[in-house]
Amino acid sequence: MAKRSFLASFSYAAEGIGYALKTQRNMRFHAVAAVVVITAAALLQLTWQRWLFLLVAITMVMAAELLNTAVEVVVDMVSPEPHPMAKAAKDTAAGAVLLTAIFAFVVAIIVFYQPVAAWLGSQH
Ligand SMILES: Nc1ncnc2c1ncn2[C@@H]1O[C@H](COP(=O)(O)OP(=O)(O)OP(=O)(O)O)[C@@H](O)[C@H]1O
Repeated sequence: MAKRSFLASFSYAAEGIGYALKTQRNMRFHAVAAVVVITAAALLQLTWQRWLFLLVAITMVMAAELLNTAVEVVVDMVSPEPHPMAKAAKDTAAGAVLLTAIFAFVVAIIVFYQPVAAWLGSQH
């Protein structure tokens, strides 16, 4: 019984991720960016410490994007008409995504700078 409910929760969570991917262009953009970054990290054979920073950054962006989607859905449900509080809720949630995206961008520069420079150096 407990096992089934755990599996049910897991499948609902997967449905939520699927919903965000289907309906949110930003979520799709971040997912594609994550695949590109992970592929580059694998090709450059990054150290586990660099992998760790990348995975933390990717997870933060995706989680923020999912929570932003949840806020948008709830706001649209309870306040389909324009309202200053609906605006504040959506803008704040979008701000969380923006912060994590900036963090991820900075992490990507720090993590990739030296390995990419070394790889470019080895090509000459
Ligand atoms: N009910 C509302 N009342 C007041 N302002 C709103 C309301 N709905 C949206 N807005 C404003 O419009 C902006 C864009 O809202 P929208 O729902 O289109 O979200 P979005 O960030 O464009 O997400 P997406 O296009 O991915 O669904 C919000 O950030 C907010 O400033």
